[in-house]
Amino acid sequence: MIVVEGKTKITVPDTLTITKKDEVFYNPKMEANRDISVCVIQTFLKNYKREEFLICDPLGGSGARGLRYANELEFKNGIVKVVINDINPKAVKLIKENIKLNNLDNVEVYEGDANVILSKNFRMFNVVDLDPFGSPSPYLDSGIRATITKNGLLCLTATDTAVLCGRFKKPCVRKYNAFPINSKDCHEMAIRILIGYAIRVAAKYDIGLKPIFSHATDHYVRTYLLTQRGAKKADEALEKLGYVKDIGGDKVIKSLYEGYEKGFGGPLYLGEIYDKEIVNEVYKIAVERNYSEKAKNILKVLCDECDINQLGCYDIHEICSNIKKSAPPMTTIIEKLKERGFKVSRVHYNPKGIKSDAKLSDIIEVILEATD
Ligand SMILES: C[S@@+](CC[C@H](N)C(=O)[O-])C[C@H]1O[C@@H](n2cnc3c(N)ncnc32)[C@H](O)[C@@H]1O
Repeated sequence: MIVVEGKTKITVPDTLTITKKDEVFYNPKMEANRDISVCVIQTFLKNYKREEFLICDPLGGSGARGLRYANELEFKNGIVKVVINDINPKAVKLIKENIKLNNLDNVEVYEGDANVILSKNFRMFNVVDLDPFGSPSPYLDSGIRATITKNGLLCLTATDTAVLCGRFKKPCVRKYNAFPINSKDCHEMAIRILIGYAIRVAAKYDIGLKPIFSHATDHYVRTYLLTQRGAKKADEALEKLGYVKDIGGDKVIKSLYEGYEKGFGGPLYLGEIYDKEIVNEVYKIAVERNYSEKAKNILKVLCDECDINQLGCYDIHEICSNIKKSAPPMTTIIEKLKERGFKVSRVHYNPKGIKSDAKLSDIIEVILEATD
């Protein structure tokens, strides 16, 4: 069967279970993820001066992601070239068919292990996009080595959110060398654990990583990390790591260099996980291209959310349950906080969550007033 995403046609297997058992993997629910990916990478091409912009999609599946990059990225001053790879021969066959279906001449296809193709291409790609089953950790070292060291982009998807969100502790230590946090905003903490781990892996190569865009949607988290060359940049990135303890929605923070203390989660990234300008531009591109409603909805909330630099969010239902009050409408809480001069936004990953520069005590005051 043929599906259409953005401007790209993709032949996918007629029957899909969305598990590893499928002949070739394609998940229609990830369309919004791919829409956003095209828009984030598009922001890089506006001021890019060289003639060739190289992208590697080493875990390609049906090729949906890489093909969309090859077909939909607009680059007036040069060409975008995409390398797509998969270990599954049936996937490689389908990717080749999909290249023909879209009349593309800017895609190369390979069959083999992702780590092999990445390792063979040292500092080659402007963008490396790791979109595996589960955790990207097994491909991180080679992914970082295959990315250019200055203003390269490492895109990471992790679908092992149960691990990152604290349902299972041991695999989180194994895959990310970090303790998870099982809080109401664990999806943001999951993004931060993933970024924190990537920063530690990159640091040994004297590369700093700076998050420019992140989101947690459905069963996955996704982040985009800019490469910055040099030991100083790597040190600066490490300085933004630390440990966090959640106490009923409030956060206690310790720096990486203070060391671990029992009951804390981490190491994880404590800095901003978005670049505001890029988030706004990504939204603009998604609207211009009329990409999926789901992508536009995520991006719309993110535009507000990234204006507030709060670690995690306040879960209004959790706070109400702690103070034994029934939860007032979210709109009432938001209005009342704004009336008091606080910044406030909904969060894209939790319908009961808000981000604000208000303290927990201010939020409680507003809830009490609204429930009087
Ligand atoms: C989640 S799917 C990729 C989905 C795809 N990026 C998309 O957006 O539709 C993961 C893919 O990785 C492939 N894969 C698994 N292990 C691999 C390895 N070691 N090297 C290369 N490909 C691998 C699988 O065959 C599968 O097609």
